[in-house]
Amino acid sequence: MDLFNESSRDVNILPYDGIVLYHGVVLGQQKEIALFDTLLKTVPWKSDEVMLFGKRIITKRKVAWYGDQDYRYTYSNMEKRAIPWSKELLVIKNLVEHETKERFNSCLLNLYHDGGEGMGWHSDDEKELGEVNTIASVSLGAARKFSFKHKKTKDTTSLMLERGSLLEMKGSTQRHWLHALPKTKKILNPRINLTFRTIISERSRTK
Ligand SMILES: O=C(O)CCC(=O)C(=O)O
Ligand SMILES: [Fe+2]
Repeated sequence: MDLFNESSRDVNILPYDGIVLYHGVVLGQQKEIALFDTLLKTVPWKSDEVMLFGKRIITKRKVAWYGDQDYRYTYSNMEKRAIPWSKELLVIKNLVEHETKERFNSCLLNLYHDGGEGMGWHSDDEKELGEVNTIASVSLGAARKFSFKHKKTKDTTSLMLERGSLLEMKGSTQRHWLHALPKTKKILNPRINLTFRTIISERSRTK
């Protein structure tokens, strides 16, 4: 029995005020390569539109948003609509739900063409998600560094998101911590990230 691997698997990488579990690589190499190629070719990738200091910015990073229903979702002050799950996404969703023992009804996909594209500090605490939520993040393609920064203490912690890996952010993580995918000149290959989320329905929304 490999005690180190067993015990290091579900360790919370945040020191306080939230739970972030790195499940490591959950997709075999062949599967990961096949899924990356298929998603790159078949997802209707579109540039993201974000509001930054009151200005509308069109990103080089591409996005797509999938879900159970025709969900509307506000992200960075822009309304998005979900498209129905594809076969490949349902395969990944089932795996993620099995690993995390959670259920998800939507997924935001991000395509970073190289290390020159990233995502700035933010937390995923929009009212459609709730402040206390679980987000499961699957990484395909190039391995990239991922960082957390506490909103008050400014403590930071980082880890590498390997190809085929799964990261779970849960509890009060989004309330207390920001996260970011820093840009880097060292990475020349593309990466696809999938964040599985649970959108709270209009009726069960509390605020
Ligand atoms: O690309 C990543 O690893 C993270 C993406 C992210 O934080 C988001 O979509 O909210
Ligand atoms: Fe995020």
